[in-house]
Amino acid sequence: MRRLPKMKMLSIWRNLRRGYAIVNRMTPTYIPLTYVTSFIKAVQPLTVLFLSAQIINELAGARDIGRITLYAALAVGLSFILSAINAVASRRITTLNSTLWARFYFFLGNRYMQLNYDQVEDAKNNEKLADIEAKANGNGLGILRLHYSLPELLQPLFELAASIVLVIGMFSSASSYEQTFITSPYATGLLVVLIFLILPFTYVIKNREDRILQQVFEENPKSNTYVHFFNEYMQVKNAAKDIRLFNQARAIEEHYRKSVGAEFWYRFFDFIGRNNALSAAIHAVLGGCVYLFIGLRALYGMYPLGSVVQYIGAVTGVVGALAKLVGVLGNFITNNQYLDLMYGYLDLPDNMRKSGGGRQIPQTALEFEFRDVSFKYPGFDDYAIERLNMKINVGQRLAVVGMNGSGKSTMIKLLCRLYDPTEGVITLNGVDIREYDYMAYMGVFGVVFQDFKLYSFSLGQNVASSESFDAKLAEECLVTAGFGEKLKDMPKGLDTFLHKDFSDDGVEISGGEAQKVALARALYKNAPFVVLDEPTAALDPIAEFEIYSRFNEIIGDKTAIFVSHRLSSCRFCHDIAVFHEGRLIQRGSHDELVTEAGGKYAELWNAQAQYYVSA
Ligand SMILES: Nc1ncnc2c1ncn2[C@@H]1O[C@H](COP(=O)(O)OP(=O)(O)OP(=O)(O)O)[C@@H](O)[C@H]1O
Repeated sequence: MRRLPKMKMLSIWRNLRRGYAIVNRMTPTYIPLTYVTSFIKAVQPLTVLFLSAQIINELAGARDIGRITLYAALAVGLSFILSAINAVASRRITTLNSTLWARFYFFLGNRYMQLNYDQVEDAKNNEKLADIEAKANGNGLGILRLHYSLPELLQPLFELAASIVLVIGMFSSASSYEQTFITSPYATGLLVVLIFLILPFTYVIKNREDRILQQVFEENPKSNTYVHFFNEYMQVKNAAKDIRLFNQARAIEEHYRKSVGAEFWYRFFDFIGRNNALSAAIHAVLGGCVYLFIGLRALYGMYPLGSVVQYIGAVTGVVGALAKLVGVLGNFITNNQYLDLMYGYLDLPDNMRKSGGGRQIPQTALEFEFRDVSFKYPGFDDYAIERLNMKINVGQRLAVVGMNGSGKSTMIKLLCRLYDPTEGVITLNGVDIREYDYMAYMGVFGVVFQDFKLYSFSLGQNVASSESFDAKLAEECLVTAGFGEKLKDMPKGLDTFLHKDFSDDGVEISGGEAQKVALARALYKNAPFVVLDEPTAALDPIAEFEIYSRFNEIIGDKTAIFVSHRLSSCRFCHDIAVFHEGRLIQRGSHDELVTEAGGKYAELWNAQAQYYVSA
């Protein structure tokens, strides 16, 4: 057997401890219950075996009816009690197992929700997560392997201990017997050596199996990621249009067929089949040797008849338990790398949430300032924001305009601390925003992102982002956001579900209506700072006009930034910031900027205005 380096053993041990702590968190009570069931499953047959042996010995010897009755009663009584306990514990384990997948996905998803936003946007991390899920899903590797392996570890451990207890008598026979090689300690030694020779063989088989599995993954590294991606993509509602109109189904099918890697798996299972056959044959030969050895010893008068049954059962138990333990050990060794993969994901830094001196948000008026802020997206060489100096004053309505990719949304993400600047600082009332308590800082902003998401719960729950909500306030916000008329049509008012995922009478709303709900959600939060990134992009001209003409009423005394491509809608803002290639290049009122000859704003304004001027 190849010796494992000490460091690796240590890492396996640490990973196992951490893994089982996670198993315990995902499925509480599973571990103690598995101890109980594994103990019973291991010990119950051996107890019956032991008592049966006693009965046979009694029948072949003194034939004491009282003792025979006692053994029989014990066998039946113990079996009954142990089976009853096992049934109760197993029922609970089955329930836990049937919710295991949901718990596992929630565990991973919950971690995802805690990550720094930059970690979420990093493709590598998403790939890692897809890989973890796919390896768990398709191959039961990682944490799930630990979960399912627990009885495979505990049962043979108990079996081994109980079998050893039953086998001890073999070495100290009380009766007189013929002295031959078979009854000598040398024969016992030979049997023990034979048993221990089988173990490395079992380990080697297991190891080869795992190496081939590893090879399959290496030769087809993106297989799981592809399968995972396409599984999701095929069923995502907002991909359905593209799939149909661009006939993506055929391309997906081709990708799918290639990435599933059926030929690799064929090779793997072919190998496993042959391995299993070889392993079964070797164990059968060993079993034959055990029968022969104990049978001959009984013939030479070394063991009474009943003990033959007991010893054969016990030696077979020892061999079986050891082989299973070697298999589980092999499992743990292979599985270690998938645990590493999982821990790599779990240990991604979420330092933003934990950062900061815990400083509380000032209750006074809020004033933000970008001081020489530059930012590069992780893994990219170009600056998305470069040397930005910008103040946002209390009560201000600031419009941010600029061409696609000029850095407007990135500036918003930096302001909301979804990312930290690469260089420079952003301050709130003169203090670096990183010094504020992260969650409290998140509370400062009511935001409608360009790519906002609503979820398939009730309208009221969407607006409140919570299970329970203040109905009056939710309604007010929806009316303010221009959703009032639509609300009247909703069959169950605020309790109407969006989409049909969870409710048959759920409703579908248009993109513009969804944007209004998202705006209502930002207003419901009642945060002192409102950020609207393209808040009216999906609205019809009348709804847009309504929003802008009532903008002051909607925003009230809050500070507001809004990003827009429609320059006409910025006119009501007395302050407009123009971004270009990651820089703030102009700032002022519409009247000032539009007359700035050769300025970007005038260029954008004129380009847009010409479409509205009749020829
Ligand atoms: N997650 C990201 N990872 C890497 N680069 C990004 C990411 N998001 C944006 N960028 C890049 O940063 C630059 C600024 O993008 P940003 O989204 O801030 O522009 P924008 O002005 O909001 O554009 P639009 O008007 O199209 O919404 C672009 O060059 C874009 O390619």
